Amino acid sequence: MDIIFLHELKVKTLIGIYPWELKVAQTIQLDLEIALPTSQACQTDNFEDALDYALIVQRIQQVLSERHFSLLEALAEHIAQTILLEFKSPWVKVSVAKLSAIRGVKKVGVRIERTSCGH
Ligand SMILES: Nc1nc2c(c(=O)[nH]1)N=C([C@H](O)[C@@H](O)CO)CN2
Repeated sequence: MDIIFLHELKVKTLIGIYPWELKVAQTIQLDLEIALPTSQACQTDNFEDALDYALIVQRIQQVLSERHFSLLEALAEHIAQTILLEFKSPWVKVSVAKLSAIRGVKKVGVRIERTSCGH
């Protein structure tokens, strides 16, 4: 399985269960592993055969600028489904963390794995 990884992508978004979190955007950190639908780009060296990781970053930034999620779990699920459906990836691992949300904890978050076939 060939994978594109994105580490420590930081995005400001509205996230959280408390009323103040509806108004104040917070920085979250995303780490993603995205299985590629084909390994063709490895052989051809053609950009047309590659999954453009810049487009993935743009799409994540767009989603997170438009939506408010209450839970990190729901945000992670939405990002995972977007990548599976729109970028035809067969498998994805998404980690989402809040930075300094809890006193004494550097990062707190969730990590999920999803496949396009649902198992
Ligand atoms: N399992 C979760 N627990 C909590 C979440 C969450 O998204 N998933 N969120 C909060 C609050 O929004 C908190 O992060 C505010 O600082 C609390 N617990």
